[in-house]
Amino acid sequence: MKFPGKRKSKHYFPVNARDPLLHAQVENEQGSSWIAGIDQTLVDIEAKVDDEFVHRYGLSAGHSLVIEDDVADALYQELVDKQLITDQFAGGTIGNTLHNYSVLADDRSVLLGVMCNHVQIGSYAYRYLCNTSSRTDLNHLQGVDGAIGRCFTLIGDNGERTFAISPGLMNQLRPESIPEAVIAGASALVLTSYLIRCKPGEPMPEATMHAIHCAKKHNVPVVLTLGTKYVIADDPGFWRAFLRDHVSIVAMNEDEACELTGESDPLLACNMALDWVDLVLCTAGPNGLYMAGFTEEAFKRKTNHPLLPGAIAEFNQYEFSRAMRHQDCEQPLRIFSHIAPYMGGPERIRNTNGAGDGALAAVLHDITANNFHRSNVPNSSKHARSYLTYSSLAQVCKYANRVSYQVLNQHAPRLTRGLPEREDSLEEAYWER
Ligand SMILES: Nc1ncnc2c1ncn2[C@@H]1O[C@H](COP(=O)(O)OP(=O)(O)OP(=O)(O)O)[C@@H](O)[C@H]1O
Ligand SMILES: O=c1[nH]cnc2c1ncn2[C@@H]1O[C@H](CO)[C@@H](O)[C@H]1O
Repeated sequence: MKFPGKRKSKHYFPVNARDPLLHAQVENEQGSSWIAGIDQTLVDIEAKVDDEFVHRYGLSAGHSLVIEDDVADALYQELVDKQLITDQFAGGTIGNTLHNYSVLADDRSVLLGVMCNHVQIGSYAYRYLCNTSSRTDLNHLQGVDGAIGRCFTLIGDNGERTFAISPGLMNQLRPESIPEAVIAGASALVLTSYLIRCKPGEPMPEATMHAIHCAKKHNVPVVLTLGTKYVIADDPGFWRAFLRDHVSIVAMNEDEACELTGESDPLLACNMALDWVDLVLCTAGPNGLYMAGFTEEAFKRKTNHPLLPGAIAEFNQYEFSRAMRHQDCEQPLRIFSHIAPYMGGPERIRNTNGAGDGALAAVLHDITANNFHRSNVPNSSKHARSYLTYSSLAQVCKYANRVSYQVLNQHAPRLTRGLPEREDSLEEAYWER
């Protein structure tokens, strides 16, 4: 495990207390921390198109819609004929998140989903496997006799992206292919609202619910990322109840947050989401990102950043506190934080595909680092209470924001490498430039 954020290694492990038992434990604990996730295995086929193209295929801008095979074939053929395809890479919102987590943490994530039993060199399944971090454990994928999904990622003139999903067999994941032990030992189970969007009879929703059942049984936080605003707009009431009943951490952008809560102000939307979940990540494009969570009233920590105005006055007052699950607080206090885009954002943004997934990967890294540290240094004062994050809310925001920048800067949702080494101290990059 590589640690997140600004701290040097001495902050993670005591450097003076040379307890041999402790050191033995550190070595044995290799591979003891991971995150698990379920995704619809699919490859992104990215192309630049105009609005007319989007309409002609019955798509709607900004949406992620499932299309029939004949439509997919015609669409693909037109992209090929007109040489509109700019990139093809492994995708899927959870696949991206797990890959990015593994790259950042240099540690294990476990992907659950389907994969072709017979993979031909050069096929989409082959590309998927080749473009996934070697730290992402693919040993628990369920074999299928047929194709994985394709996600036509159509980038319009204004940079807006529209997804057309040709599902193949991506929704054929069965409940019995969910290994309970993998979820029981995970620091988090990561899911997307897309998993519930299936044709009647497809087993994916049932597999997802089974995984949630396992996570709850073992007190593993369930993380849900909200797909697109249209998925939520279809039935906001369903998603609110889903969050309340099953989810501990929600990740969304401000549009999804608005559909979910009816609040267009991300801060108020975050605050409402805290009625249902323990921790909220809300990205807001050029306005940066917000996080909201709970901490123990008696152990709140005041920020030394300027206090921010907003719909909740001085909302960032306690952003130096570490987040806790609501159930673990005796007297829960709501805490909020906001950060503007790192360095004002990259000079040129081709599209923002995957920037939010990147931010979530950073949050997961911080949470898993906390578990890793707890299992290695259980007596540390850092674990006097059951914290969810290793770092303060403000620090997690900083890290998430930095990772989004990296994704935007490389114009692809999957990180090709971790953050630059000289930024191991994230602080330096912030203050010295
Ligand atoms: N135009 C921009 N300028 C500067 N930073 C940006 C811009 N757009 C996005 N970002 C950065 O990327 C982060 C995530 O962006 P955004 O809210 O667009 O994610 P998203 O819509 O969830 O993306 P996806 O669903 O594709 O993963 C923001 O919090 C911000 O840090
Ligand atoms: O229906 C879907 N299921 C799973 N992932 C999807 C779906 N639609 C789009 N994406 C994925 O979202 C990522 C950007 O956040 C893209 O890489 C795309 O593959």
